[in-house]
Amino acid sequence: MSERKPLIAVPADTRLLGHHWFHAAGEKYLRAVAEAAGGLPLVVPAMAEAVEIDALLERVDGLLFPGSPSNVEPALYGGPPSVEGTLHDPARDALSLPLIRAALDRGVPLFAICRGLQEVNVALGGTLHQRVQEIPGMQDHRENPDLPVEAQYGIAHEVTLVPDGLLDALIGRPRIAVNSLHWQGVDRLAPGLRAEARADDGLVEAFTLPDAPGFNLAVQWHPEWMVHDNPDSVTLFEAFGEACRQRSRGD
Ligand SMILES: N[C@@H](CCC(=O)NCCCC(=O)O)C(=O)O
Repeated sequence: MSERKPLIAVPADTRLLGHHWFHAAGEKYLRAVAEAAGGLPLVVPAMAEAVEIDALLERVDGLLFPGSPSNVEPALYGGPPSVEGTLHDPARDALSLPLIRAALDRGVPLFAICRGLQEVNVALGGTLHQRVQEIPGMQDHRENPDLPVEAQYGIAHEVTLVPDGLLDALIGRPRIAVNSLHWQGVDRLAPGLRAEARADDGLVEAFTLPDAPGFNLAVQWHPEWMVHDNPDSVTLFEAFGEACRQRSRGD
């Protein structure tokens, strides 16, 4: 009998379409979960009042926190209010932050990407820069919205992996090239998190919570984009998928 695919939850963004709210997750994340991690993706609505976290974590084998154009609400990390016009998603914040804390506590495998990384840092007590590109000495980590989408998600800069960390063990090279599509970034890293990669301007580009009982990794770049074309991205999704399979088997 073939092995059951691990069930991997992907928390949704909320979007107002016409008069109604929709709960949606980007297809590139769901495809990477299905095709590179080997999981069965399950989009979870951003309805904190309806999603019972304990019941969800009993049923799923892993969680992928995806990127999003929206920003984490700064009040959640004691930051100044966002500039007018900033896109927020309070419903996603309300589900994701407690879900991240519970998943890490229980050892449910977790992979977080871009906004997902920012959520993990905030969920554990860290803070964010709201506009990295305006900080003297920092690079511009944003995409150019005037370029075709393939160029926006193309390689933008390199990051240096922290020796002897999880990423270093998975990738086995000191530097890798990544894409970059974000305004925000880690300011103060939350207690317990260990930086796993940094950009040349010092920005934390990946981290893990080493004392958590299960696989967990957060990256600021987008390994889900054309995942099969980048061996490093495949490596990350396969490692996450294997951790989810082990949980599904009860190893
Ligand atoms: N809004 C935050 C997070 C950036 C992010 O997650 N971008 C993803 C864009 C859409 C996608 O590819 O899913 C920031 O600007 O830092």
